[in-house]
Amino acid sequence: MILVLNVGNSNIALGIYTKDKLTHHWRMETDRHKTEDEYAMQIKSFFMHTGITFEQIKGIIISSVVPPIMYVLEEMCRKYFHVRPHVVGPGVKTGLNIKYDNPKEVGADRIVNAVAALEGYGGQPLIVIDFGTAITYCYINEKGDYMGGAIAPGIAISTEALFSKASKLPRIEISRPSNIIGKNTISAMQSGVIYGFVGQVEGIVGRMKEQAKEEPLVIATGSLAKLISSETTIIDVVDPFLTLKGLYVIYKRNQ
Ligand SMILES: Nc1ncnc2c1ncn2[C@@H]1O[C@H](COP(=O)(O)OP(=O)(O)O)[C@@H](O)[C@H]1O
Ligand SMILES: CC(C)(COP(=O)(O)O)[C@@H](O)C(=O)NCCC(=O)O
Ligand SMILES: [K+]
Repeated sequence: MILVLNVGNSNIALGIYTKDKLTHHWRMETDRHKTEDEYAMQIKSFFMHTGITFEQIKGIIISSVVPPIMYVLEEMCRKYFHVRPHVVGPGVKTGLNIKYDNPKEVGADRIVNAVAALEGYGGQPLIVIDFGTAITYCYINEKGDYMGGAIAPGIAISTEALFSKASKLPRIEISRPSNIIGKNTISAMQSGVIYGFVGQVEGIVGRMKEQAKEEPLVIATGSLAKLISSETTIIDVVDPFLTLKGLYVIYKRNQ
């Protein structure tokens, strides 16, 4: 069994691959103050729930956009799994040709998503959208080059900013309102948030298509991908496990 972990700014997604199949997956909060022991016990409780033991894990791969917690996670791998993890970054083969001014600057999650998208949907231009703490858009051309993209504030942090900066606005559930023309504060905010981000996706993807003069396949991932894609036809595929899939592809390339 191979353990794959993607450390996002809000959550850590983890999964187990058994014989090339994602057999288990969980999410836990990214806590910059947790110790290696605390992370190990959290993972142990997920494992116990499904009857898996640490000894069954033969390899680990991690991608992270939160450098301060990497020491703790690597320490956890050594102490509890007796495994030296692969960490997506310099020295790890991804097979991706990155056309960024400084390739080292691209977030590891974006690289992993691009690898998974190429593996699953390659041979055509692709746009990958990840709805996480931030919303990332990545353009991959037909040859499989990573061309760059866009980074926007995420849905949850934007909504949180609205609530915290406007005295009369409440904290709301991020869900689709019954009407675009809201008749009360909550549905008006939901309308602004949901259709605002739907408009962003259509605007950014539309402009990328225009500039590239191509019709790429648009793949979305991240916790709020389904909600946004249900409101627009511009997203072709929702793949909730894109990042975990990409991690496993990279793990295999580094065997
Ligand atoms: N179903 C949901 N409804 C509302 N907010 C959500 C939902 N799922 C996740 N979030 C929030 O969306 C944000 C991004 O989460 P996540 O996709 O895990 O991002 P990251 O990969 O950056 O850690 C977080 O603030 C999280 O609390
Ligand atoms: C853009 C991000 C903050 C997204 O992170 P996430 O929403 O998954 O927590 C992350 O990919 C990152 O820190 N990237 C580095 C800058 C770049 O990709 O250009
Ligand atoms: K992410």
